[in-house]
Amino acid sequence: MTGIDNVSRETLARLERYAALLHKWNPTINLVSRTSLEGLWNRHILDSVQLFDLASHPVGHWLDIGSGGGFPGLVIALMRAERGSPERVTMIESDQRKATFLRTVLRETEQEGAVLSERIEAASPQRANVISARAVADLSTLLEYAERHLAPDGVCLFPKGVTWEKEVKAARKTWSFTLDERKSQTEPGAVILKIGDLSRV
Ligand SMILES: C[S@@+](CC[C@H](N)C(=O)[O-])C[C@H]1O[C@@H](n2cnc3c(N)ncnc32)[C@H](O)[C@@H]1O
Repeated sequence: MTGIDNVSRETLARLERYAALLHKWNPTINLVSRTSLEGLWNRHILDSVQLFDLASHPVGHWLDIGSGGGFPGLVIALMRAERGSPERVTMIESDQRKATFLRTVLRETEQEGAVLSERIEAASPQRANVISARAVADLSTLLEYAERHLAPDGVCLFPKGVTWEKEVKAARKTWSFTLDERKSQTEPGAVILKIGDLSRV
């Protein structure tokens, strides 16, 4: 049982292919921790699907920073064909081996997406309508990253754990933004921060 009931059979088949490749590659490049691999569908895949559902579709360009083994960027790219949105997905992942894994899954599932294997600080401006980043950095750092890559009306979707209020308070010292926090469906106490109208204080 995957616990995911709001996607088509085709999307589910792609996600299952992705899960199989993750199991195959994980012992070599450690894409996710061995313990969390046991809860792959709920802990990682469903967690990424809920981000997809929180965006206001149709989305033009979706940028995922620090995609690692593909959460949430690759899940977004695999859901794209079914929903017709986002128009395009870019994943930025500085680890070359992980970037190769992301490209391999896109190829094997015959899906489109760009994978940039460089640091976000070095990437050319992406003009993204949605920026996501999961388990990459604290909120203030993520906003620094986002500033250069967000389209004027763009929003950020950042999953955060129980310390999210502290991170928001710290970020408000430098940044002005609108905030809509949604309870995570997969982790008690965790939230997804939807951030818009980003500017410096
Ligand atoms: C803890 S992992 C999380 C991966 C994935 N987002 C997830 O939730 O499973 C953080 C990933 O971000 C990448 N990363 C960290 N800082 C980065 C940066 N400045 N630019 C690009 N990638 C970065 C790391 O290589 C690593 O794969």
